[in-house]
Amino acid sequence: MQKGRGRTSRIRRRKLLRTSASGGGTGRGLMSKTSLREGQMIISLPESCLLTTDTVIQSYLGPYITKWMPPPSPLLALCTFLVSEKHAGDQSLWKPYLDILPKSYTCPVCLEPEVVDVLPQPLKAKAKEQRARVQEFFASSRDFFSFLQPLFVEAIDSIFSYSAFLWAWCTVNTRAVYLRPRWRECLSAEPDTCALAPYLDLLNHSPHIQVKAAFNKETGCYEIRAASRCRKHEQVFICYGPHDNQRLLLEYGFVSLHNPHACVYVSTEMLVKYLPQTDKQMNKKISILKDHGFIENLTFGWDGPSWRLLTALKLLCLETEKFMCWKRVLLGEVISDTNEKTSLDLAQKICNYFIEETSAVLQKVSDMKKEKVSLINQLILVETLWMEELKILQTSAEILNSLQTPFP
Ligand SMILES: C[S@@+](CC[C@H](N)C(=O)[O-])C[C@H]1O[C@@H](n2cnc3c(N)ncnc32)[C@H](O)[C@@H]1O
Repeated sequence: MQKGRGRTSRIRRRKLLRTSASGGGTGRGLMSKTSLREGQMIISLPESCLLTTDTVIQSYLGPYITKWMPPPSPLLALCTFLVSEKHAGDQSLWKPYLDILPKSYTCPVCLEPEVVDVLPQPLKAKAKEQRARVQEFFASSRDFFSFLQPLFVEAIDSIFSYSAFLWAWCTVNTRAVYLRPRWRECLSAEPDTCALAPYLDLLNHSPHIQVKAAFNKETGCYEIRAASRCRKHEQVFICYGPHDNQRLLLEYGFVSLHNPHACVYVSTEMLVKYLPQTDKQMNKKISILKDHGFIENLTFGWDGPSWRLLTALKLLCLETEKFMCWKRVLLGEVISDTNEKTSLDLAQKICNYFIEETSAVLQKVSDMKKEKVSLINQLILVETLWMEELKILQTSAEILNSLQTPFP
């Protein structure tokens, strides 16, 4: 899709993509009307069609933003513009775009607290953090909203309500594309990297796809090129990043089935849950793990326990007389058959514990679905996440079984 070269090329371009409502649970997406070659342009959106902080500063909000001290953040400028334009309804130049934006979102900040409570632990903590951050962001922006009152006939609180603000925040968070950082004197120093890209933001995520997406300074367009072939009448996907499912749910409000990056996180408490309390070197072992960055991002994945998880377990299982070998453990060396066997046994125990815990939560979610029908969509989302985690754990348990075979 090169830039305009007459009517024929414009018609051809118009034919390339079509909005489609997908049955695959991805919401609306874009379908290719022709087959796409590797490297072919999928979308090229001129800068003038992007909604950036420049759009906001050049609008009726500009003088208010320039006068407000301390300067509003780029994110506040974008959210304010979205709320204000949505309120303008038919009067808004952005109405065609605003009309196709989702009416509600499923990021954890929008989930009911009882649904957040049944999220996996690491995600639950991040979801609560996200909610607190957005609430604080809203509370600290209210004086700025009041300052905008002269622009509106209605009371400012009725326009810039928490629900309107939350909608705008989720719109930016789930749909913005990345632009290289720009600096504006009238905005705070936080990185100004978000742009809303109408229609381009209808592209759904697939972890299996690679695309080239970036702003092209030479053409002045935000461009997306296919990195692999796409057949005619298939949905065109892009990849939002190599994110695991907890991150996809946190940032975008969905879970990807068969996601190769999906994993189950193992906390420090779980690491030590089955270890003998009598090990006098335990505290020392844990500080070694902390000092060498082996206490976080320990996971089970589709390939079984990660190398980092197994290494951490090997160090924790190190026999007293072999303690001085700890550096070799972190380098991946085999210290003894006993150490190999006890660490695999421990991994299996942790995995089995997770399988039981996951099955119990799935039962609880299934009961909640019957009792709280109004929360059904939120609960299905959480259930999908747990079901994917269960599949990963079951696969890991099988892999661990086969790894344990050489050690009877
Ligand atoms: C940039 S928008 C894509 C267009 C969106 N489907 C729509 O109807 O407007 C990103 C949102 O699409 C949805 N989405 C994207 N990829 C998905 C996928 N693989 N599975 C489920 N939902 C997906 C999520 O709600 C996400 O927050």
